[in-house]
Amino acid sequence: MGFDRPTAMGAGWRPGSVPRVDGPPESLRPWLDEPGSLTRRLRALAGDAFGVELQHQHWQRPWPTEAVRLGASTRHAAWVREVQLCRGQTPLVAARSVIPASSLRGPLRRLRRLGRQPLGQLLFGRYPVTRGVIDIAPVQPDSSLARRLARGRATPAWARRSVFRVAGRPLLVTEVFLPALIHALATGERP
Ligand SMILES: C=C(O[C@@H]1C=C(C(=O)O)C=C[C@H]1O)C(=O)O
Repeated sequence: MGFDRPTAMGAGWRPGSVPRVDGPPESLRPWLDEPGSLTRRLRALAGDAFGVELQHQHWQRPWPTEAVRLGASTRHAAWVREVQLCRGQTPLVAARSVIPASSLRGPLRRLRRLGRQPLGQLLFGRYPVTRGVIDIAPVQPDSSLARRLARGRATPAWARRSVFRVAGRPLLVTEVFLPALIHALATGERP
């Protein structure tokens, strides 16, 4: 089963506190559980080689599980931003952020023009932001997430997602931790 089955939590999503029998690598766990900025962790690991590659940003209807998680409708398009967070030419994390049209106001009004600036700079900047439960799941090779973000690099990869609220306005951020990062951490690299 993939991420985008129309069920409340999707086949594989579980709150991060719920242990899985076939859980993620221990070295990845602190990254999956990171309550703060992932950009900051990646910058610490990659140094000056860190960069954001914008893959897509467009109006798109949310996937069913995204709409459920956001409390939004699949009938209304949301602003979708897909990026790769890289060390040099190597993608370490792929991210998909789904922002309902009604959230693109106030502090998030600049989000459509973010370009290669990391979203985290906006979310963990000067505005009050809250973050909901962080769901964690393995990336199923046949899922929309694997097709959109992991581009065949889905195995092995793990993902997390959570809803941020900036000035009360929600956006859903899903991050796929790609094999290059999993390998770097498994071989002892630390930020
Ligand atoms: C939410 C954050 O922003 C990161 C950067 C993103 C972007 O630039 O689109 C998306 C998800 C995150 O990996 C973060 O730094 O924690």
